[in-house]
Amino acid sequence: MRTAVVIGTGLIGTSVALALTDRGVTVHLADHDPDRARTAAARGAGTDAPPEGPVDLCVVAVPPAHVAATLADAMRAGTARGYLDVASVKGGPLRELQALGADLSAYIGTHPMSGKEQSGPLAGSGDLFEGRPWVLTPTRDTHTEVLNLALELVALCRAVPVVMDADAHDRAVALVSHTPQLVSSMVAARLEEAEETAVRLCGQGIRDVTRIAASDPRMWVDILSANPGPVADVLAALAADLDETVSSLRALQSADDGKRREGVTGVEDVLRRGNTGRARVPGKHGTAPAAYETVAVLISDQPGELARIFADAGRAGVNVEDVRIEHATGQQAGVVQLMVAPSAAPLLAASLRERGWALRQ
Ligand SMILES: NC(=O)C1=CN([C@@H]2O[C@H](COP(=O)(O)OP(=O)(O)OC[C@H]3O[C@@H](n4cnc5c(N)ncnc54)[C@H](O)[C@@H]3O)[C@@H](O)[C@H]2O)C=CC1
Ligand SMILES: O=C(O)C(=O)Cc1ccc(O)cc1
Repeated sequence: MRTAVVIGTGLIGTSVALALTDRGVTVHLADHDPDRARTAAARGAGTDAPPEGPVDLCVVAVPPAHVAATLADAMRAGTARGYLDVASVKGGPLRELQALGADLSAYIGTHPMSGKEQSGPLAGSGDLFEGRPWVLTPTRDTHTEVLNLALELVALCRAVPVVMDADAHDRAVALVSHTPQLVSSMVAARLEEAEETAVRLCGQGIRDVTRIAASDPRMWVDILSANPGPVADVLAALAADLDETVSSLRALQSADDGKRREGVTGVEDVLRRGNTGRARVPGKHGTAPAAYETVAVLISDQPGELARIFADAGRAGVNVEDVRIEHATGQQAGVVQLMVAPSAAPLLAASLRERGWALRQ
């Protein structure tokens, strides 16, 4: 692929354009808000001048409700050899495109399973998709050349291609992305009117659970409006678990021993099922869940501390597989959790201690 057009230069469009430009593809940027295309161009994502002739690939990265019309317009203008979108839902845009009478052989629906709670061109980054799944939903009509262009795009973004049927994709993302967004928002909404004294106690658990509650509501209304049935199905199952857990907790308040035992069993059941589900969440790069060991190091909130700790881990010859940072409320300090292969943990701990770091058990 030598040339591409990216329509919609927000978080995802700009990230795709940055990755492609970085790998030598000439990228033309377009957005219905020209300021956004200009901002993406200023970040080195390509040029906001239109191409002189048809390009190899047209990437549509606009909100789901506008995907089909934007694709149909681009196809009518003869923009490219192949067309794809990156919307978070796949069944709706495909059916709308069909209804618009578009040539489906030149199109493939795709969805990078990677994002952020921020939107807009300033939030984009060329490494956003590295090691993450990128779903491709070819239909029987999709031309092989177009599938190959999409596979090339995924490879250039260093993502991992996953081929799925559009409706199966929508059911899957209802479970792993759309329902978690709503649940995160609902937990965070409990804080809206909470006492300041309670909010000050927020620790890492609630930070993890509410991270995506900071997402753009307009974008999510668009996504949920395009996938309401599958999301409602998952939420209904969750509501049944909620009802049962409420009953178990009420039973725990009872004076009756038998009822309290039932309550314990109910609460334990949901927590254990949670352990089982969590153990199925894939590790980095979509591999089997990794059993890393954590080395927790105390750091002070000073410039260069993180760089120093990574450099010291490197000197010990240990590969840091993942990292988490816990900030201590109201203190200029925190804990860095370095996740490493179990065989490397004792070496890393000893080496960091030797270099003066304080480790937390
Ligand atoms: N935000 C996320 O984490 C992820 C989003 N997606 C999908 O990527 C697509 C883009 O999302 P973001 O980049 O997050 O949104 P964004 O809000 O950062 O960017 C969307 C851009 O599209 C432009 N736009 C809107 N309507 C347009 C139209 N008719 N013609 C041209 N430009 C138009 C907007 O001006 C904006 O710059 C959506 O379909 C979304 O479902 C996919 C994976 C992750
Ligand atoms: O950051 C996360 O945890 C996400 O799950 C982000 C995300 C949001 C929307 C998508 O369509 C895909 C991924």
